[in-house]
Amino acid sequence: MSPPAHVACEEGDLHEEYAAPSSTTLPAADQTNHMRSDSVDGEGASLDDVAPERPTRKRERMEEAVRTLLECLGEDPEREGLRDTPKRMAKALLDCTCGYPRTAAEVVGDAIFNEESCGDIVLVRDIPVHSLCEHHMLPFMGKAHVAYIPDRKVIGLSKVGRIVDMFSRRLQVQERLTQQIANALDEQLAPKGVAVVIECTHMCMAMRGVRQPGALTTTRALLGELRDCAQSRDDFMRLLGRG
Ligand SMILES: Nc1nc2c(ncn2[C@@H]2O[C@H](COP(=O)(O)OP(=O)(O)OP(=O)(O)O)[C@@H](O)[C@H]2O)c(=O)[nH]1
Repeated sequence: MSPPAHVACEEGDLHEEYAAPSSTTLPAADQTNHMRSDSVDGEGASLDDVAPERPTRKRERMEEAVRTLLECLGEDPEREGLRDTPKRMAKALLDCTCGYPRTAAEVVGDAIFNEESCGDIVLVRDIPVHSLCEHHMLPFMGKAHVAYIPDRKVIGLSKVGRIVDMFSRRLQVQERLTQQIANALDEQLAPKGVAVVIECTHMCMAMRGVRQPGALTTTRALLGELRDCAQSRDDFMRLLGRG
C-alpha cells in the first residue's frame, strides 16, 4: 500500500494522522483547521488503510494524555491489556471527530439533480447518529429524520446520511447538530423547506451524573415552508408518525 498523501496543515492539526488518500488539496479555510479523513467517505477504506505508520508529535501527545488518565485512575498503563490503549484511544477519538475537515459541499459533490416532478415532502428517516457531547466527550446516539420540500431539485439520498454523519463526527450538542444539518441542506439544495428531527440518548445522562438511562432527547430544526406553514409542518409530523 502506498503511503497516503499529506496535505499542508498547521502544526496544531488534531487530525494530521489521517491525511487524504489522494493529493487533493483542501480549500484554504480547511487547510488551516483539520486534515481530511478518508474514514467518513464510506468507500470501504478503514483508518488502518490510511493511518501512516510514523507517529506524529500530536499523536504522541494524545497517547501521553491517555497514559496520564490511566495512571490517575490507578491503573498501570504498562500492563499487557492496557499497553496499546493510548494508541487505540487516540485513534478512536480521531475517528469519532473526523467530521471536522469536511464541508457539506464536498460531501454532496455533484449529487443534486434537476427534477420537475418531485412531489411535496422527501423524508429520509432513521438515519443512525453517533456523536460525542462536547461537555463530557461521552457518546450520544440515536436517529435523525431529515425532510425537505424540493424546489425542482433533489439531492442524492445517501448524501443526506453523509451530511448527518459529517456533523455528528465532531464534538457536539444535539441542538447545534440538528440546526447544522438543516442549514447545510438548505444551503446545498435551496429547497422550499427543511425539517430535521433528532432523537438521542446521552451517555453522560445514562452512565454518570443524573444516571437516567431511558431518557430520550428530541430536537427539531425547521426552515422555510416547513417552519412557516402549519399545514406543511403537520404533513411532515404525520409522515414521521408523530401527527
Ligand atoms: N443542551 C444540551 N446539553 C447537553 C448535551 N449533552 C450534554 N449536555 C448537558 O451538559 C450539561 C453540563 O452541565 P454541567 O453542570 O456543566 O456538568 P456536570 O456537572 O457534568 O452536569 P451533570 O451531567 O448534571 O452531572 C449537563 O446538563 C449535560 O446533560 C446536549 O447535546 N445538549
